[in-house]
Amino acid sequence: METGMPPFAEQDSATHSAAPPAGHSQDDTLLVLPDALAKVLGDNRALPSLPASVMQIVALAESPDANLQDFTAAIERDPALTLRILGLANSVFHAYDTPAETCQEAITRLGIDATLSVALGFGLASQQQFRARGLDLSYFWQRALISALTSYTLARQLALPSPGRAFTLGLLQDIGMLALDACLRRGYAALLSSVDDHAALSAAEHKAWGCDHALVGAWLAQRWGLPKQLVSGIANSHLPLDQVLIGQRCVNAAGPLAEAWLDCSAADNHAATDDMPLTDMLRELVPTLGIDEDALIELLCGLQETLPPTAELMHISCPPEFDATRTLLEAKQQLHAHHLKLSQQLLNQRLEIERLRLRQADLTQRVSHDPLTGLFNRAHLEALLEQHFREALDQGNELSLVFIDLDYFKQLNDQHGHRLGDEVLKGFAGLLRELLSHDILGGRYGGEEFVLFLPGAGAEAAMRLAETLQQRMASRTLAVTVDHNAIRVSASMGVVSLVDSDFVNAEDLIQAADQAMYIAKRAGRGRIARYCDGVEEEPQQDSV
Ligand SMILES: Nc1nc2c(ncn2[C@@H]2O[C@H](COP(=O)(O)OP(=O)(O)OP(=O)(O)O)[C@@H](O)[C@H]2O)c(=O)[nH]1
Repeated sequence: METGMPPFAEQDSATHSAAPPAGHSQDDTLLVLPDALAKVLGDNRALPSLPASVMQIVALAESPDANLQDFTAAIERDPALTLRILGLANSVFHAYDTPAETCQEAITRLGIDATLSVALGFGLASQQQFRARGLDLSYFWQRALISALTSYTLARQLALPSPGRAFTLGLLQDIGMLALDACLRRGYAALLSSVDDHAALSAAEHKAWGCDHALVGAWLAQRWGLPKQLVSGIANSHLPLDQVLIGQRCVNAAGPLAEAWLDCSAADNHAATDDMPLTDMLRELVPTLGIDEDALIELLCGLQETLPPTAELMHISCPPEFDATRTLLEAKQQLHAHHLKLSQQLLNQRLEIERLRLRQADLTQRVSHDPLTGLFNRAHLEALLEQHFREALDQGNELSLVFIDLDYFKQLNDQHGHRLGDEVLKGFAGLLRELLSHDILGGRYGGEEFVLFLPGAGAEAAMRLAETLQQRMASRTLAVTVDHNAIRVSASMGVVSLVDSDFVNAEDLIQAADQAMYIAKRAGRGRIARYCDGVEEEPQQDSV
């Protein structure tokens, strides 16, 4: 029966066979401590050690020649460990029909990797040899156990291949703290009392000795001869989640989760608090681990059941009970509230971006367009014309231009008012817009003056365009007076082509067209005149 709990239930023979051969040197991955620490830790006799029986099991786990009988013999030499292994194999986590009666049966059920986990955990946690200086050993092992269970459960949830190893790494990831505490004594005690949490501890260790307890733990694990995967797993156990692979991520997430769990337990038992350390952890883990919020909370709720029996098996005092289900539900509610806030912020940001986009579009429009008519303004027209002027010169293309000036506009304003004058300008702009295309560009030059230009086309095309415009003006009402009189206006136009003279720039071209336009004015208005080679042509007489 699957209980969801057992770090010891898998038959992870792959891990065993993948272990390096006995005596295999791990020199290629030899971990080196910073000088200051190496001097103090070196061969310090105070360093934590493993019981001989556990050392033998570790050695067997590293040996490709070891068989089940070898493991059984090694474990049976330690009656307390044998009892633990039998107890575990027959616990609620391994609901077989018949109980395991021999050590060999128990190991077969647990698997080698899980047996090693039990041996290491039991061997370390149950030892009384560690005389802590500044460490709260009870808290240390509680954290380690919760971390081991969480790491294991996460690995199971993600269907990773070695949840047993995740358990062992969760348990051993802070083993370096034991070494530092034993060897540095007061120095480490002072450092421990100066920090508030685990992350701050790692940072302080780095500052003081050039590395944190994760590296010290890995160094220690290497001295004990633990499998290479365990050594590197411990070394990497404090790296940020986004810097490690998913298997390691379960381990690295488990430590802070265990700390948050114990914080909640302490808060629940000592003082009411609104502080919810688990909420922050969940918020970080949900996207990083790829486990959805509900599954993660359910998984953590399961800890409530698995923690007490596992603590008993490992001889670790159980953390004070607290209403974890309620705490996790509150954390979930806080998380939802946080999501809502984030969604609102996101919405506000989108609205703000849209507002800025519209404002930007509006500013861009204002920079290049005339506000009354919506046509290109003078500055933009000049820039555009200059660009086409250069291109036409460079590529030997034609370019022609029509300068348009509405006739008697002052008179119109004086007679009907400035507002009607504006209406006429807008009406004329509408008429002009009908003529604009990819090949015909134009806009308002200023006041009652407008410009059209034709890239790639000569004076004949420009003349035809001016005539079309003139015809349409003759038949189009541009505005209506208050007493319903239709207003039509005429315009005087000057036409120029790039080939008409040696023009130096676009401004020259406009001036030439302007001059031609004045010829048309002087000839009686409502006419079109061409500028030709500096010689002003006689205006046509047939204009409207
Ligand atoms: N309503 C209105 N009038 C404008 C605007 N811009 C310029 N004007 C007027 O246009 C008139 C141009 O007058 P003039 O330069 O004397 O030219 P005109 O009266 O058209 O005479 P000719 O060009 O010689 O036919 C002025 O009275 C300006 O005030 C505008 O945006 N709206």
